[in-house]
Amino acid sequence: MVTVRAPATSANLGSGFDVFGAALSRPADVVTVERADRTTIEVTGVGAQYIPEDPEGNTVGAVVEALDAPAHIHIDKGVRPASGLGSSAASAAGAAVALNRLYDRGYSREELVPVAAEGEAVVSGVAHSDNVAPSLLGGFTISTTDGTNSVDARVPLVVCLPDVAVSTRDARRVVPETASMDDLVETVGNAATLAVGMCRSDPALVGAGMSDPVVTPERARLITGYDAVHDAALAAGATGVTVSGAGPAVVAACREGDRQAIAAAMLDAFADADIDARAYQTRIGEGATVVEE
Ligand SMILES: Nc1ncnc2c1ncn2[C@@H]1O[C@H](COP(=O)(O)OP(=O)(O)OP(=O)(O)O)[C@@H](O)[C@H]1O
Ligand SMILES: N[C@@H](CCO)C(=O)O
Repeated sequence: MVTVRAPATSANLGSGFDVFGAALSRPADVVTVERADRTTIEVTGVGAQYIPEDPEGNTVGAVVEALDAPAHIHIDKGVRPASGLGSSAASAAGAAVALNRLYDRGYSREELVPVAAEGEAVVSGVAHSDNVAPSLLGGFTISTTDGTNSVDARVPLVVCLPDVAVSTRDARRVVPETASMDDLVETVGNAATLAVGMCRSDPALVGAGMSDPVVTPERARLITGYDAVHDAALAAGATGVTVSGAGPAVVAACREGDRQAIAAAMLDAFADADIDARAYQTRIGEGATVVEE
């Protein structure tokens, strides 16, 4: 038996659509695997009732296939599905690490990125790696078709999750198919600023680089109260605010001592829009860890 804790993640970070990702120190899924002749999946925890236990519909089923590693799999969800916090990816990353260990397959964490990404194709139609990469490797990650680079960044974050669901599949439908040259130049500048900020663990640069004129404005429309939450977080000291992944979670970069005030301000702004929400005072953290074997 192997048990792995796999962290939630925040993809895109505004300017890095389908490329940037960050592992969050909390929340996390816990995945336990035991050898079996036939794969069975049991899901408990946050939002378990919305997650298929049929291997064909669960992200971990694709990982089992890719590693040829049948198992009894128990997923204890700490990351709510359809949250924008890489819920589907956390399970896939946890299963990839656990099954790789259980069957002694010998893959490196980098080699497990495309394996776990197969799970993302099951739920969103695209095998994007920007959630599975940070959940596997930890830190800040830059994923392209050539592979993933990671930086062990230390940046405090607040993530505010409203009590509504947005599926990645639906949120991908509103992504514009084209962008102007002005928007491209602005996005490249912001993405470069953010990447430098991560290398220096500098919350001011990370926040400044989160702005994105192309995808985020369209995604923000799907989140009731987004503009007020964004402005409230900045007023409370956030250095930058954007949609986390495909939403509806909203992520703010900040300095260590400002997290509590920012979390309270974001919750108040959602409450003013009649939306219940919960806030995580978190930080960029480590990747999936084996907790028992
Ligand atoms: N192990 C799993 N954990 C969570 N969701 C799963 C899992 N397997 C399948 N799903 C399905 O995936 C969908 C949630 O994934 P989706 O990509 O929409 O949200 P997310 O992972 O929270 O968001 P994001 O990728 O934007 O961070 C739900 O329909 C859920 O039923
Ligand atoms: N890059 C993906 C991440 C989904 O979490 C998207 O924004 O659609």
